[in-house]
Amino acid sequence: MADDAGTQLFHRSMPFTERLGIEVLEHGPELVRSRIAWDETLCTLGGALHGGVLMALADSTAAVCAFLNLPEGAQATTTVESKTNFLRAVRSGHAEASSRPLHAGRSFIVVETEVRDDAGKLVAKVTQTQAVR
Ligand SMILES: CC(C)(COP(=O)(O)OP(=O)(O)OC[C@H]1O[C@@H](n2cnc3c(N)ncnc32)[C@H](O)[C@@H]1OP(=O)(O)O)[C@@H](O)C(=O)NCCC(=O)NCCSC(=O)Cc1ccccc1
Repeated sequence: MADDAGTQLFHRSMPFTERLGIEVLEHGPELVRSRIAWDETLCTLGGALHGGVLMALADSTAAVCAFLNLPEGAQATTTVESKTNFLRAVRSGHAEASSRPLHAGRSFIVVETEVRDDAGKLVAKVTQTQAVR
């Protein structure tokens, strides 16, 4: 089910996500879920969703997760490190990202994101570090 408030939050704070057609399914400090529909204009040669699209999906979802875990007095985060394993190609349907906080500190927030296909198979695993600002 769509989370309209979450989708508006994504599109307002990260206009790139509206351009890509990212839709939010759920947002809260413990879990943020979003997805993107496969589209041939988002693919690399051979019809697989481009790795950069999967990274953008994961980064945006993790950014909101980090934002919802900001310590008192902080206003924003910015990604300073991101590691991705691409484990399976997405050639139809959707890619769905689930972001969870691994560590929420005063200086850094680390978020882990799993990207899965419509069959629930793991497509990518992303771990990123966000600096608290
Ligand atoms: C194929 C492989 C690389 C290796 O597979 P393994 O690790 O050895 O795992 P496993 O053997 O378990 O097979 C798993 C599934 O894969 C399938 N399969 C296996 N071998 C082949 C084969 N030779 N040919 C075809 N398919 C093959 C196999 O049928 C199986 O599916 P099934 O269970 O039968 O339904 C896999 O990890 C993969 O597709 N990763 C995603 C890559 C991707 O989409 N990257 C993004 C786009 S690139 C980009 O945009 C650049 C960029 C990046 C970043 C930023 C900017 C630009």
